[in-house]
Amino acid sequence: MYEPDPGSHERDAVSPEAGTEEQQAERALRPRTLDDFVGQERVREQLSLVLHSAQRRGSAPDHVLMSGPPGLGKTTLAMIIAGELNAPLRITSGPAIERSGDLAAVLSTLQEGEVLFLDEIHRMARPAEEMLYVAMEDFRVDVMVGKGPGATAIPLDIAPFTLVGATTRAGLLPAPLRDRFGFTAQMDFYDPEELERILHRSSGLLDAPMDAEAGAEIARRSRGTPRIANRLLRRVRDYAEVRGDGTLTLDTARAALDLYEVDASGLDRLDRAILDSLMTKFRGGPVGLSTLAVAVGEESETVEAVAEPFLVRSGFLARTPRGRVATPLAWNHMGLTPPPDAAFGAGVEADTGTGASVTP
Ligand SMILES: Nc1ncnc2c1ncn2[C@@H]1O[C@H](COP(=O)(O)OP(=O)(O)OP(=O)(O)O)[C@@H](O)[C@H]1O
Ligand SMILES: [Mg+2]
Repeated sequence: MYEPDPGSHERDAVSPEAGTEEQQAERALRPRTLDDFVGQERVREQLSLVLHSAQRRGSAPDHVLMSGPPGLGKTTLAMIIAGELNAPLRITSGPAIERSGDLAAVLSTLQEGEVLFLDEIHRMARPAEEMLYVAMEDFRVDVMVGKGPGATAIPLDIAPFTLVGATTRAGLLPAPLRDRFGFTAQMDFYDPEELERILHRSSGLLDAPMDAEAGAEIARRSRGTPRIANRLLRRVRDYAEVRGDGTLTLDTARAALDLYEVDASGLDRLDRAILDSLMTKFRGGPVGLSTLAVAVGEESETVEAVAEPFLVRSGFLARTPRGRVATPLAWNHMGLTPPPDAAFGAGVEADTGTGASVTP
């Protein structure tokens, strides 16, 4: 039986975000070169061209924007870019830039050719955004001196640099900012075979021998996300060390992941509770979001923002104008038989991934 944990929507095992401790663990597993970076073939090839042609010309490459969901390798790629260029890397983030002065301080101290990584770029303060446009285009910042009507802008040249921006919400970037990036890398979820390769690489680095079946099993449960794959790998490794001989086998992988309630398709307790309610209490839907949320004892926002994106993306849940509907795949996955008149999401609206559309 699903019991919500009041006050905490932590979903340790399958959350795409990294906790503070996890960031430490991740550092050790980060690939350092483009060759070590698994998957995202198109992005890798395009990026490699951008970087190496700039190197040939002896100039700083175009600014690069990386967009995509959490845990897919944006920070990793930013570091690889600096590494491939053999350039120093400066790291800051949108929330750290509250005033344009914060940005001016960073920009005016960049060295020639330096890579500036601006994480969560969509969260930067508006006035700083405008300063950034000019810096990106003309390698110049206008420093404001004085206040009010007497204020003057003093132009200051800065060293040519390469901006690498990362965002999980490209849609929130103002068009003039987006347009100033010469190259946008759109990161996609990984397929299980790519995740397996990542897992084998990580198991080597962690000195935790893993057989092929275990790798495939962990990959299947990782929701297309390298961060989740590496996290599940560490959980299975812990299990294998304490309950086994340290080798990661299919059995240890299954036992460990069952213990952490990550099922064969990567669904966790909340995901399963939602599907279960939808099927057993509402005949598979359609049912409104808020009704469904009450049925599982969670806030609507949690259901919508935390659980639904993956359920929809993997085809377990459909969002229709009349409410949420369990798909045949979901009935099958939960081992339940749909009633003969089940709706099955007829007239399903295509999910645009914006999460903004239907919330009856
Ligand atoms: N293509 C890849 N090959 C190997 N490992 C990867 C790859 N992509 C990501 N990883 C691993 O996944 C973890 C998370 O990646 P990263 O921190 O780069 O994600 P992110 O996109 O920046 O996430 P966020 O949006 O939360 O900042 C890292 O530890 C990294 O080692
Ligand atoms: Mg990151």
